[in-house]
Amino acid sequence: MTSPAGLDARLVVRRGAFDLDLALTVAPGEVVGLLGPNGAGKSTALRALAGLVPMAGGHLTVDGTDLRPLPPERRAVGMVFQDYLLFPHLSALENVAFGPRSQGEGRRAARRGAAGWLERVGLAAHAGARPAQLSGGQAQRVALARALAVRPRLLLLDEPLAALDAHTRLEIRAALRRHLAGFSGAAVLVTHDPLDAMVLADRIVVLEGGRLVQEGVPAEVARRPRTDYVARLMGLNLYRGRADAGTVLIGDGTASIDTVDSLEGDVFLAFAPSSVALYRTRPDGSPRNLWRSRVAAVEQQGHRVRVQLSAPPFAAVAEVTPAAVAELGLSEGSVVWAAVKATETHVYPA
Ligand SMILES: Nc1ncnc2c1ncn2[C@@H]1O[C@H](COP(=O)(O)OP(=O)(O)OP(=O)(O)O)[C@@H](O)[C@H]1O
Repeated sequence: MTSPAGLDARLVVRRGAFDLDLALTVAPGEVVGLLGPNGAGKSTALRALAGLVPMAGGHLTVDGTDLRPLPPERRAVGMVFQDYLLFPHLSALENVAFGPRSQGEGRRAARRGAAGWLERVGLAAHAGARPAQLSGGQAQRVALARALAVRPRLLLLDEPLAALDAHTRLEIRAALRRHLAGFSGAAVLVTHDPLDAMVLADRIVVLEGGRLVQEGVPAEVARRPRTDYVARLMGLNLYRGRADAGTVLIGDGTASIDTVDSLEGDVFLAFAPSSVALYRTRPDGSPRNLWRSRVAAVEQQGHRVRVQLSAPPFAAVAEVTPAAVAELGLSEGSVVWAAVKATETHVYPA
């Protein structure tokens, strides 16, 4: 059987008590965003692809070449890793020329190529600078140029934007998007940030406890999360239940939520925190989904406030304005009425 173009892997890795078993294929030109909570095994997966941790089993080919027998430096893999950034004693140009040089390219050709890459990432003027003389965003762009300079068939990015401040992050995210669009190999991007994944990835793979729990195009994963982690990440309330004639029974079946959907059987039901309305007293002309709950926590997030509502009947998160929090006098322990319109719920098969 011939291996497909791009990355074709099943990564089986043991690290102490942790075990990773992840089947991962990435087509040429495709960017896969690898998401997951802390300790899910994202870095372990990237390190196995790079040859930095040994595989206990599985397979790993890129464009049909088996990478497993090759040491890291002989793999056609470009890496942008947080703990594997730039050589501090080399200039930006020398950093970028390093990979091609170690692949056997002549000194002059490697430097010429490196200058071209620095130009492409907008840093031609900083070719002679040492990493310590560069800003975080500039260093990140040099790291990207260095990774691309080896003309990799597989590009690995581990939280490439995490260390940057909000403004630089925006700028580098846009630059990274352009470079990824022009990259013809397979790319795997590890991130904690759903926005990075939405903007940069063609497909999202969610890892939890060393196993794939969900994959799909970003919009689909965001709209139809299948685990609590994904739902929280995407900022949605998520329940599993049984649908029957437009009503979904959730939890042990004592609570129910009305929907406008006609699915029957086991389903997921999701709604956005911003679609939960809160009232101090029972509202008149009540919408169909109305329940009495207690505030478990109130947390400010930017210009919005997330209000955690405790079970029973079910836990939920509402997102309201600071003005609404003041007006309703919300604090931990407050009793509130919460409402969600049936039309604001999304139901999909479990
Ligand atoms: N060198 C190591 N030796 C033994 N176990 C390790 C080692 N490095 C990581 N682990 C374990 O492997 C598991 C996965 O860690 P990994 O760093 O791959 O997760 P992650 O998804 O990248 O997490 P984070 O988002 O926190 O970086 C964790 O349980 C961790 O404790």
